[in-house]
Amino acid sequence: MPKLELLPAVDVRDGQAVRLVHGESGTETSYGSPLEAALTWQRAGAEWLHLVDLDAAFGTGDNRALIAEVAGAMDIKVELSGGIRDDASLEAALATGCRRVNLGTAALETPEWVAKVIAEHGDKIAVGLDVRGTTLRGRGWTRDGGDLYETLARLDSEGCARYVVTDIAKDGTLQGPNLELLKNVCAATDKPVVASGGVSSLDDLRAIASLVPEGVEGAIVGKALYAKAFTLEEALAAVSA
Ligand SMILES: O=C(O)c1ccccc1N[C@@H]1O[C@H](COP(=O)(O)O)[C@@H](O)[C@H]1O
Repeated sequence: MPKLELLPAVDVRDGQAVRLVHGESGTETSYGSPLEAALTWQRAGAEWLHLVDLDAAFGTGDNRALIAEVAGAMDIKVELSGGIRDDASLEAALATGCRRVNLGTAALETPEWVAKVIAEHGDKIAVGLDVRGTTLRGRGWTRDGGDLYETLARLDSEGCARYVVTDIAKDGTLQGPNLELLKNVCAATDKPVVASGGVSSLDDLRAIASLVPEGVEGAIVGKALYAKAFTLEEALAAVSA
């Protein structure tokens, strides 16, 4: 059975690595240099980095130069998110050398453009399905953007390669992942799913890993690593056992 991929997260706000609670602006805890954080995860054995420009996602500016510096310094694969909503931002994101990008708001607000870039870039494009209940949220998770399963069916029909599923109610809370949501999304699509939100323990990671046969490919880990609930080395060992 393939092992669960782990994607340690570096979310950047105002030049700092931060974690938010429920993705709400103003709840930031700062963890210093994004480059140092990313290098720490790389040294610990990560194969992927989940790198987010939160200012671009919230519409409060961007950290584009810093994000490019961090992505360029990585020897590992980078998944880049936040504010990728048009040709210029997509071009800038892909120019960092990242392995793939996540589109959030664009998938809700400019579906024709997203269908076009899926057709052009294939599995370099993933869609972030950020949900409260089964309602998608965009623009820094501040606006409703339609029904999860209707959007998923549309994106599947357009050939979207992969989904990053975040339960906003869990994100940054250390309350455990929403396994029901992950199972339901896996049942609704044949495409791989990356789980995001709520991981608090090695047991949570093992529970997500038990869903690999159903279609879960990876898990994003943020707060638990920064809060030192476990080390990345322990996490990688837990999901490869
Ligand atoms: O990761 C977060 O904590 C987060 C919080 C609030 C908004 C977005 C967040 N992250 C990721 O950003 C992209 C969405 O950006 P956009 O809508 O395409 O500009 C998505 O991957 C979110 O998971």
